[in-house]
Amino acid sequence: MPGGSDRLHHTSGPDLPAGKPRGAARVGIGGPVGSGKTALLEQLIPRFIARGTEIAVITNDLVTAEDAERIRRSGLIAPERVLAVETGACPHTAIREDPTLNLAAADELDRAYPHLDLILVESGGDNLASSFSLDLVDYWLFVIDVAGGDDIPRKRGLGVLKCDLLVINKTDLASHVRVDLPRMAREAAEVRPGKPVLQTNCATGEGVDAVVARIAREVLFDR
Ligand SMILES: Nc1nc2c(ncn2[C@@H]2O[C@H](COP(=O)(O)OP(=O)(O)OP(=O)(O)O)[C@@H](O)[C@H]2O)c(=O)[nH]1
Repeated sequence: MPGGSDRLHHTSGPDLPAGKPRGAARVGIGGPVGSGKTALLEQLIPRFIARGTEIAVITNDLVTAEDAERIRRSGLIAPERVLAVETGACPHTAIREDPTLNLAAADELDRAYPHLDLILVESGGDNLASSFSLDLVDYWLFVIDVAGGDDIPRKRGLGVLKCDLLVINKTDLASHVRVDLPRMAREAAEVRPGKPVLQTNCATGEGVDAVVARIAREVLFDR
């Protein structure tokens, strides 16, 4: 699988149930500022809960817990299942070079919820070169949006090239910002041969079921 089942590692705390020694799968959601990472989370959470997936969330913000507070207030998930990591000036450091704080938060969730299936880790908004450490996540999504311009795939940022699943969000805005969406999707597929590209409108939830299906198949093995 693209994310690599060999990446499913994690803690083996004494309180984790038998048959599930390695804790929840960890999935990263990264992407540029404002591309819709939190909006995607808000669409993913109820879908995973509806399919019986035990989930928790970690958000990364610069100096506040704004995204965590937004998710907690949303009523979509029990607030205590949402942990915030404050990353300071460098959002990518906390998900790539030194993911210590995120690893500690994920381990804390694994210990608090021994039956957890999935931890979604939202990165702080960053640039096109941001990526996740595979010490932190098993699989990661990179969210770009049409309002950022249809040349984004052609810029070949590391996030676009290397992520397990590329999501092109805000498809509803394509005509408003004069973006040729089919061409953008085609160019995205060309720069990441063999790896998936999905389109979403996180304002309405259109396309999000396919993201859930992909994560369920590649990461949860449909559990
Ligand atoms: N029209 C439209 N608006 C969207 C869509 N997805 C998100 N938005 C809006 O885009 C803005 C940014 O969305 P967020 O979910 O906060 O983006 P983010 O990537 O989490 O932002 P940062 O955490 O600041 O990097 C918000 O005003 C959302 O309502 C979409 O698919 N269509």
